Amino acid sequence: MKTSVLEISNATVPGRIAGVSLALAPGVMAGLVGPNGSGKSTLLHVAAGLLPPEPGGGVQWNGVPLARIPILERGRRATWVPQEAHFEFGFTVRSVVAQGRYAHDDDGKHVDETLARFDLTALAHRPVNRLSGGERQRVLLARAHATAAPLQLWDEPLAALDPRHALKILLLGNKHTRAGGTLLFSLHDLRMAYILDMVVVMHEGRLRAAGKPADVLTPELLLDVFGVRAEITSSLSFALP
Ligand SMILES: Nc1ncnc2c1ncn2[C@@H]1O[C@H](COP(=O)(O)OP(=O)(O)OP(=O)(O)O)[C@@H](O)[C@H]1O
Repeated sequence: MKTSVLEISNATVPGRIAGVSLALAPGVMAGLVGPNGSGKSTLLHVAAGLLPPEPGGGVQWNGVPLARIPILERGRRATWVPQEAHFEFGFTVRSVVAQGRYAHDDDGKHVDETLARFDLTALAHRPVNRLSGGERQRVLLARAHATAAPLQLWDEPLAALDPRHALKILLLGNKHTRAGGTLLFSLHDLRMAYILDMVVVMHEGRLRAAGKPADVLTPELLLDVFGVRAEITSSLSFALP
């Protein structure tokens, strides 16, 4: 059996999440869903090593406890994208994306290619605090992409994006995981969650279910967790031209 890229065991952060255990294998694109306040952001913080769980719980990356992984090595293995793309300072778009290479001796690799991939080349010299919300979100995702870290943890990456950019980000996530990387990202669009390899459902700070979307997102669970009645209908679908 393959070692989990990410293994969270019995993680508790008082008042936020309780006794959460989760394992993600290499090559998996997983969606983290749950109502507002159910603990998705908290779980992503814990997974990224930004918030320690209470004693008795732990996080491992590739079978190694986080406490034993030096900080720069952490930066090479995993990256986290915050929910809110807010910048205090007016660094240029290019310099923020280049920060993604910090744990690689600031080697500048992938930066121009990443700017192009995220449609940011024309904005490369613009201060990040003078961008639209969706543009700022793309800058943070581009910085995460530039790290080339195998474990990508994104908090609501699609929330501010237009349909074309949202689709591009999903396709990049798919490419990353097909190449053996792992992606865990939170989202509110349950229809989108159906196309992923795995879905993880949080409810009131606890992990309610994890597995294949069709097995997990049953009408009973959707009613119980989200308070919505689900119905399968035909709907609009998009593809890049
Ligand atoms: N910094 C904090 N300090 C204390 N409690 C917090 C903090 N941030 C969030 N919480 C609480 O922890 C719980 C989980 O919040 P979290 O942000 O993880 O939820 P979420 O599922 O990401 O929500 P949303 O969908 O609204 O982004 C909520 O009850 C929230 O009020």
